[in-house]
Amino acid sequence: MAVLLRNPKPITRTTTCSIKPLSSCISRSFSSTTLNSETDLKVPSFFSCISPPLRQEPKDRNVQWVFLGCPGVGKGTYASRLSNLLGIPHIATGDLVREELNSSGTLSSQLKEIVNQGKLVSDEIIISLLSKRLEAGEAKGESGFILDGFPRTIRQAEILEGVTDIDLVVNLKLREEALLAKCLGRRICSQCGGNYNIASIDIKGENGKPGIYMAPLPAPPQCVPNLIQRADDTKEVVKERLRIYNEMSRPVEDFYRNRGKLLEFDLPGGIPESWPKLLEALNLDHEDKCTAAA
Ligand SMILES: Nc1ncnc2c1ncn2[C@@H]1O[C@H](COP(=O)(O)OP(=O)(O)O)[C@@H](O)[C@H]1O
Repeated sequence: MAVLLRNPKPITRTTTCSIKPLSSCISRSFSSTTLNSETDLKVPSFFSCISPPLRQEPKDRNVQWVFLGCPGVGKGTYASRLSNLLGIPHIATGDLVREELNSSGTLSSQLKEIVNQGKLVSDEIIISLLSKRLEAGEAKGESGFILDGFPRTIRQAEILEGVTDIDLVVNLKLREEALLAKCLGRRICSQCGGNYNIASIDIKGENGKPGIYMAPLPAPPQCVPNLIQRADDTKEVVKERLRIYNEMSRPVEDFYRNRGKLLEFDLPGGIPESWPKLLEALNLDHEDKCTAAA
């Protein structure tokens, strides 16, 4: 499987280069005076200014991309496909939150309550979880990432912008009617973590808007007995997550639009139609473009 990056700017790197201690940069940029006393989290207090050498030049590191989009739009699906294609980690803050929530850590019950109400976890907690993940990646030699679900507030975006020069922000878009159905149809294999969807979406075009068809994404037979639904994928909670996205995360789109980093991508349908078009929009040439979409 070969991937060719055609566009020299902003998508230029495929090789792993030297390590940038981004995790510590993020923690450093986080003033201890902002700590939420309700949490028992200790965000590192070494928040001196980020020293310029830590801002590695894009040419010396792997790509650093962000995926934005409403719940259910498919950020995880496409970010994870690109991560496999480009050989860079896909870091989903939702996954980090769920890992913590399922652990026996002190934050677990607090996180469960917040997530199951469809609310956002505090910036402090998210930054701390993300910093830990980046730190672990740096120790393994990672220098790039595709972030999914972060940043979700202007403050998170400012912190990230303060410590690294994000190359590209992909804003995935899908008609609102499809989002709820996609969340409600989502199924996860509790054994392998695979994501599937039982929803069959067929929305007719109207008022100049094109129709959209998205076939179900069935689980393979070995996963069927292990399929589970996320506790926050209920109708009520998804509606709240969509409301919060519009209130808190929509402004993040403008934040990146104003900086010329936003690539808007309207999903034309399911994975078979969308994946090759996304690769095209990203100026990525992939010889298995068609088969990869299956
Ligand atoms: N960057 C973030 N800031 C605050 N909370 C977050 C963030 N990322 C994830 N979460 C929490 O984890 C939950 C699940 O996130 P995610 O899997 O990305 O869901 P979604 O399908 O809504 O995009 C969110 O509803 C929120 O409670």
